[in-house]
Amino acid sequence: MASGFFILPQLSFQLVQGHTGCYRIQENGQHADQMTEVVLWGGTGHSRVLRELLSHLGMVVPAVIDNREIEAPFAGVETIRGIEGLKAWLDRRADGSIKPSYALAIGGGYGRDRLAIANDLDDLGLPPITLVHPTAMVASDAVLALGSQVLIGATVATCVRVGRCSIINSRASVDHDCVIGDGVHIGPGATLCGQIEVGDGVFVGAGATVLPRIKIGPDSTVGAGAVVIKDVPAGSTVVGVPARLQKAQ
Ligand SMILES: CC(=O)SCCNC(=O)CCNC(=O)[C@H](O)C(C)(C)COP(=O)(O)OP(=O)(O)OC[C@H]1O[C@@H](n2cnc3c(N)ncnc32)[C@H](O)[C@@H]1OP(=O)(O)O
Repeated sequence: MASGFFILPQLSFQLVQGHTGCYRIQENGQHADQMTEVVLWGGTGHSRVLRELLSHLGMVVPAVIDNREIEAPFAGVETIRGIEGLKAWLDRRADGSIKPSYALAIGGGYGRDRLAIANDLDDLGLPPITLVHPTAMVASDAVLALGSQVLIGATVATCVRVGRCSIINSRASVDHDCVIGDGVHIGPGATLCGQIEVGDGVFVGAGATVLPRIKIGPDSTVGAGAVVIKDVPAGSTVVGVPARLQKAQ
């Protein structure tokens, strides 16, 4: 293992800014015992990933919320329709003073949706949870903003900043000094070399590689398997090796 990295023990993601030897979570981290219940927004594939992670961390999912009519994803877990359904469910809870935390189970290129829903849930007073899988490696000086997720086997290197509600998916690697915006999704197995800037709402597809110092403009998409060798304009889609514009803004 490279020096300066460590495998995170369970629950270490709760450690707050400035704690020696631990990566930092922006703003105020919540303490584990305040966060044993986590509602999931989104009831498809990503919710199964997060529920497995949360159960691994000793946390329970009392409810799954989705804007669409969906089949209940988990036996014994309440399925709720939309923000109004969530408000009614919160009102019905026996102890309304204790709010569950939330995690956003929305993957793909829907980063702007994640941010909009996060704003709604923040307004309801639900705290976002920042999740790091115990097998992920996060440098001691990396900063993870609230509601971000670093999933199984992913690496976040020194001096990286990961924005709010961004996902570093399974086995993705984000190398030194990268700045990842809000509502970003770095797909499974993608490799970001050093000093890359990724704008808000970007989706980097599975297995893509981005060369050092590239800037990826906001709301753009990098196709699965692409090798990005020059800057990507905002709102565009690039695919292939080397990556070329598939869709301009
Ligand atoms: C755990 C998880 O699953 S997380 C989710 C991970 N998901 C991903 O990584 C998916 C990433 N998405 C992609 O790569 C998509 O193909 C996109 C976003 C780049 C393009 O999607 P769409 O706009 O729907 O493109 P569409 O499928 O219509 O293809 C349009 C053209 O681009 C080509 N194309 C699409 N994707 C790629 C790609 N990744 N690399 C090279 N060419 C591609 C198609 O072959 C097609 O070419 P043609 O016009 O010559 O036939």
